[in-house]
Amino acid sequence: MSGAILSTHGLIARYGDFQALYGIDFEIDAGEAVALIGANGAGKSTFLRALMGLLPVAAGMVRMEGTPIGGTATDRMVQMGVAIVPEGRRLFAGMSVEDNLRVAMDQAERLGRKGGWSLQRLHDLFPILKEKARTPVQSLSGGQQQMVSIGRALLCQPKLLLCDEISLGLAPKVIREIYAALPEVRAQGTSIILVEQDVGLAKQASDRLYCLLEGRVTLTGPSAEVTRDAISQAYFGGSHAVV
Ligand SMILES: Nc1ncnc2c1ncn2[C@@H]1O[C@H](COP(=O)(O)OP(=O)(O)OP(=O)(O)O)[C@@H](O)[C@H]1O
Repeated sequence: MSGAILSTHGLIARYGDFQALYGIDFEIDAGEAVALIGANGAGKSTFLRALMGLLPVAAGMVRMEGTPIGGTATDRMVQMGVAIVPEGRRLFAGMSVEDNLRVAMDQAERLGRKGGWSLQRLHDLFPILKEKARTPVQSLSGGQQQMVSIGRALLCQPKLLLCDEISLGLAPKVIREIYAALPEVRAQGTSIILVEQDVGLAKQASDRLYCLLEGRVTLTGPSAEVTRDAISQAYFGGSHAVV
């Protein structure tokens, strides 16, 4: 019996006739950070969408603490403790930072989710969110918007946080600031699945990684142990270098 907080078993996902995932076996334990790497179009976002109930998936293909939950509606996934920081952030434009965060707090309350994250706690993690509390989110920098997006997910009090390319398009200094917050999230006992294009960052921030290529897992192992060569092979299915 696996002690995984979440696992997938031969997970298949399709967009109409197009098959994007071909039987993904995956697991993540409580408090673990697992990175998902792979080239554009490998299926990383699709994998997160399938977990989040945004694509039709057979129940037994996804298990949460052993219970089949594949295809469960997104709201119910949030209720069970899974939250996503989506690619492109998808904040509520026209609303302030604090109002964006309050939407998540209201959602958590409505769904009966309790946990250690509060506005105060979030302000300790990302002080700029306090300074900019009244600012409309569209006036923030990309990095600040990403902090709001992460904050919104954390205020859903997740046991498992799904992060879809949270470094995309951000300056190195801002990326460091955002990634520096992840150990604090894990210290709460929250597991993290990290979809990340930057292989170095993915390795640093995770305990284990999976590499996807054209909808299949081509490599998995402890992040500190997988070599650049192995990643290169898995990433491209050939002998390209990863820089
Ligand atoms: N809504 C959609 N309809 C049809 N095909 C899609 C859709 N979204 C993604 N795909 C296809 O599914 C495959 C996997 O895409 P996905 O977005 O999961 O890849 P990814 O690894 O997250 O890459 P990226 O870094 O570009 O987001 C690709 O071939 C993509 O073209």
